[in-house]
Amino acid sequence: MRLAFDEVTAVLDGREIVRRLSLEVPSGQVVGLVGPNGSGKSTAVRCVYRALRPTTGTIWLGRTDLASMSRKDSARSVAALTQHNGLDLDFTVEEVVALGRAPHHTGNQRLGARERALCHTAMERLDVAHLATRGVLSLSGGERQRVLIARALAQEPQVLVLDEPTNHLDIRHQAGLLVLLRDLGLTVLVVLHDLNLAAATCDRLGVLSEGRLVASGTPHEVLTEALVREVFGTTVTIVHHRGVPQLLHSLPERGSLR
Ligand SMILES: Nc1ncnc2c1ncn2[C@@H]1O[C@H](COP(=O)(O)OP(=O)(O)OP(=O)(O)O)[C@@H](O)[C@H]1O
Repeated sequence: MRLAFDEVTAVLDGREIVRRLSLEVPSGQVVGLVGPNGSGKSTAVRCVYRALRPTTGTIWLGRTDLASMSRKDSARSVAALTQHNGLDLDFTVEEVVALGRAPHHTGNQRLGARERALCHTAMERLDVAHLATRGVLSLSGGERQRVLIARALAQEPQVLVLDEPTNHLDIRHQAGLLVLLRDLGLTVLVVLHDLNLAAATCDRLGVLSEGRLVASGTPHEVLTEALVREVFGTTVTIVHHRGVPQLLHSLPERGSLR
C-alpha cells in the first residue's frame, strides 16, 4: 500500500514546522527521511500515525485520505515506532508484543493460536523471544526498542513508520533491523540520523531542511558532498562501497578550535 504526503503543512505554536511536503513511499519500498535536528522529520511522521493533524494538505494511504479513516481502520494499516514509546507500566515483553494485535480486536478478545504464533515470530525476528516473560521496565534501552518493533510487526501493518528505530541499538542489531525492514516487503517510512545506514538500506531518501523537502531520490542521487555541506553544514568525503554512497567525516585538524 502506497503512502504519500501531498502538500502537507504542519503548524505548531504559530510556526510552520513542515512546509508543503510532498513525498511518496511507493508500495513495498523503504524511504528514509533524513535531515538536521529540528528540521521537522518527527513532526512529519507524527502526521502519519495521527498524533498530529496536518494544518493543510493530505496524507494518502493507497487511494484513501488518512483523515477520512476511523482511527481503528488506520491503526490496522499503519504501525508506528515513535520516539515516545509510553512503556511506563511493567507489562511483560510478551504482553507488550500482544498489544500489537489490539487494532484487530473488539473488546477484551483473547489471542487465537495464529496470533500467538505471529507474536512469537515477531519476537524471534527482533531477537527478544528469550525475554518473553521479563518485565519491560527491567530491559536495557536496546532491548526495549526491539520489543517495540516486535509489537509493531505483530500488528501486521501494511505501512510501517519508524522514528529513529536504531536509537539504543548496537551495530549488530542496527544492521539486523535495517536488513529486516528491507526484506519485510512492507511500505516503510523511516527517520534515520545515520546517513550511511540510510544509504545502505533505503530505496529512496527524502531530505528535510527547515521543514522543506530539499532533495529526494535514490541514495546515489541525493547524497552528495555538496548536499551534506549545504544541509548539514559539515564536510564529508563520499566513497562508494558495493555501489552505495558512504560518508567519511573530514574533521578539522586537532587543535583547530584553540
Ligand atoms: N509541540 C510543539 N510546539 C512547538 N514547536 C514544536 C513542537 N514540536 C516540535 N516543535 C519544534 O519543531 C521543530 C521540528 O521538530 P521535530 O521534532 O519535528 O524535528 P526533527 O527533525 O525530528 O528533529 P531531531 O532530529 O532533533 O529529532 C523543532 O524546532 C521543534 O522545537
